[in-house]
Amino acid sequence: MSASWRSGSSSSFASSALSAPPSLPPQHASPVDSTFTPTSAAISALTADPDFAAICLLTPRLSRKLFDRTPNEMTVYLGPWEIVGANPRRLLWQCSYAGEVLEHFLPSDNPNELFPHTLHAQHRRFGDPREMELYLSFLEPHRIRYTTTDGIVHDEYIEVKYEFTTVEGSVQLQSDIRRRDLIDWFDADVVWSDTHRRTDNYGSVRGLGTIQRIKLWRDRYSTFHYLTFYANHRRRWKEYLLDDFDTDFRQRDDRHKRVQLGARGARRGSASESSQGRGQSRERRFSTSIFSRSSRHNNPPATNGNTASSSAQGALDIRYLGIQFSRNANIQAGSDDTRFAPALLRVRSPMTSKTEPLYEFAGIMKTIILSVNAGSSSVKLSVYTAEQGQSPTQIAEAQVSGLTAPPASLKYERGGKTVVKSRKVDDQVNDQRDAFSLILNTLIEDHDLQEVQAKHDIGIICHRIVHGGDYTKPQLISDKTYHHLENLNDLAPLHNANSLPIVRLCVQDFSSTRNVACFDSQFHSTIPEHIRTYPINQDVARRGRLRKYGFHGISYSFITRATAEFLGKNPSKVNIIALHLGSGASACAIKDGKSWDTSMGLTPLAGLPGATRSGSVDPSLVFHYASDVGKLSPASTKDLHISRAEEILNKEAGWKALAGTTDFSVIADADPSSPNDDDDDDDAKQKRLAFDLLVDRISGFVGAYYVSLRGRVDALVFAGGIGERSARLRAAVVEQVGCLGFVLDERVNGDSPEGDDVVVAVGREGVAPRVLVCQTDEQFEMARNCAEDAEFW
Ligand SMILES: Nc1ncnc2c1ncn2[C@@H]1O[C@H](COP(=O)(O)OP(=O)(O)O)[C@@H](O)[C@H]1O
Ligand SMILES: CC(=O)OP(=O)(O)O
Ligand SMILES: [Mg+2]
Repeated sequence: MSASWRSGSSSSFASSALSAPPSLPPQHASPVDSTFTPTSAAISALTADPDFAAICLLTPRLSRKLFDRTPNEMTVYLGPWEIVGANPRRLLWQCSYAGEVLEHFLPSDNPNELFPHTLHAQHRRFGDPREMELYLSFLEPHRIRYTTTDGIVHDEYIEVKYEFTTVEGSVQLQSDIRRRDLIDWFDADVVWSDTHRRTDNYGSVRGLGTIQRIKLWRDRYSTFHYLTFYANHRRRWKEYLLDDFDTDFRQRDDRHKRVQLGARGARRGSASESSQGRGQSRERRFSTSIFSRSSRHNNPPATNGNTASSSAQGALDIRYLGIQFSRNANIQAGSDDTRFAPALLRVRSPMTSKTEPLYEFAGIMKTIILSVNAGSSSVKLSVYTAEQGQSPTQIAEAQVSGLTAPPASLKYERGGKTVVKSRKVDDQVNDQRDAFSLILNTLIEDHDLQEVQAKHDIGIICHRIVHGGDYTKPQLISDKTYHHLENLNDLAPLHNANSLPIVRLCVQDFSSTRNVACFDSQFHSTIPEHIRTYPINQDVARRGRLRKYGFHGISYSFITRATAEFLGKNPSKVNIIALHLGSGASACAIKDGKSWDTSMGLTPLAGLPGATRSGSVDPSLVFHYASDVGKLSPASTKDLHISRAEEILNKEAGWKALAGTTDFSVIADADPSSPNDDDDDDDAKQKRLAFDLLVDRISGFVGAYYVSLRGRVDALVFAGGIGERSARLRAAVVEQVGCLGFVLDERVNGDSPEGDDVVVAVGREGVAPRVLVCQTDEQFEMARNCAEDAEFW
């Protein structure tokens, strides 16, 4: 049977498609695109045109499924449609010949339950994304009855796929069968929510829906707007009423290509939240918006809408919906053609091509970030509220310190106020992981910390990982990165082993949270080759990845920015000698804002001595120490594979070995000039020795780095627990390096900085180079890194 043209104007069908522009070039008599359905397409519809009745085309190849039990393959042209009846509702297509009718039985009488499906533009990379609407399908089988004057030729459930000649026709049909006008669409790579992670545990993209064409509808009888997409992992359609999302407007930055809708009603099944009224929605976590109607469409939604709101299935079963848009290779950077690039977020109507945006995406992605800093003697944890791309705001901080100098104690502050001053927690805490769990429970149990009432309130946890090997930027933790980090344990067994159990706990227990690893070593990836190379066999070095890595980099990164700001210089122009002096201590030469050299090396053992670390010693010292130091330590476990030598130099040395304490304030505050008896005298001498030794080693690095930076040094910066709090140590160091031009102001140096000033000058005014104290904040630096990187949202 061959196709023929037929005048639609004589049709008795009340086709709304007749309003489409009257042009149907002859080439449309052939299939629009025969590559559309590689498998089992049934119907290709070249839609209605007022002058020529639309044609329905069943090409031999495409029609096979429909007619595979008939001897005759045929081409059928579809004409205008009308929707008739109830129970069942039918889409009635007029065909080319008198008596020829195609009936598409709609599976539901409720128009809102019908979801016409269009593929994502990526499915046809080189086509026009708008033209994807020409190909329409339904994801479940529908009954199709095809009747000619010979009677019923076909009556079966099949996968229905239409092909249209015009996008307008397709849009019209979709709108008619849903009784909601399709007003726009957005190609998204991933749609996720607080209950559906964007990636699975293996780092594969998963989410609620992937590679989706999200459609935006306006109810015909109200001004309600809906968003639909197919949740492909659940095999269900989702429809959300836009008004269930907050409507704060904020112009998004186009670069981010992501939006997050914050649900403003209560999450279903959550008793504590369902008691909150809508009026309180502004205070809610994730109170974000995405859609805002532009000025042409800003009439408020009708409150007397009929079925609209009730039909928005599952609107409140989530707290937020995140949408990550596709990059569209067809759009040139700087182009203002936003029609087909939802990623660019100012979306003009693809149908009308109006110059004014029909809808604009807007929204602030807000979340809670937890920053975990597991150091050698403490676990510090800070809580932030964060907006994507903005500096985070701290709302609470807690720390368990004294892990190497019991009793361990807990300190907790919320909103700048002390909640727990110093509580002994020895009975609950043995290691960094216990300390983390204790802090987390403290946060969750604090009812006044409203932002963190449960684990799922936390969007991102960033973990300080001391050794990051060759990583030069923070990493989202997937199974793959986690195993990679485990392998790095060999390079820094004593450090990474403290953080990884916390990471593991978070990955297991926080199903809706993204875990990010921030590395102490990443800041030092800029150290030049001649400085980072060890003079050993280079094949062995390469194979074993044996080189200087450097640590405390998160702190140095913070110090660099804070110092540059204090000095009023561009961060990429500052030269600093920075000292991070805590339980682990290091020095860093920062040239043009980048790490040039640092005192720690392959592991954090090299360089300065620390609370329990020797710092650099003659490497052959270990062979003289004892005969069995090369063997595994009794403390060695499956996770912590350390030799006795490593254990001695890392855990039994430093000022603990010299002065019997890991608390440097005891050493710095000891006064050797007033001993009470001989024992005290000895003790004081040992403390003095520890103090002098540290001052000497620090001064050595300052001198070396001063030369390495060719004397172009803007400031000497003290940071870390000791650097920030021990005026005595600062005075002694600056005195020893005074020949380089550093001069202290004794009066200012006496008041260790506390409070809001991140950087304070303790050097004499007017003297260059400056001497500064920086209250470094590794947790903030990590949170900032995560907040700014769209990848982690
Ligand atoms: N007032 C003080 N004077 C000297 N040292 C101090 C003072 N207060 C704290 N410290 C020392 O700071 C060190 C902890 O520094 P910090 O950077 O917080 O540690 P961590 O290495 O665990 O991150 C401890 O050795 C502690 O004794
Ligand atoms: C790298 C290092 O020594 O870290 P910390 O000072 O936190 O122990
Ligand atoms: Mg530290």
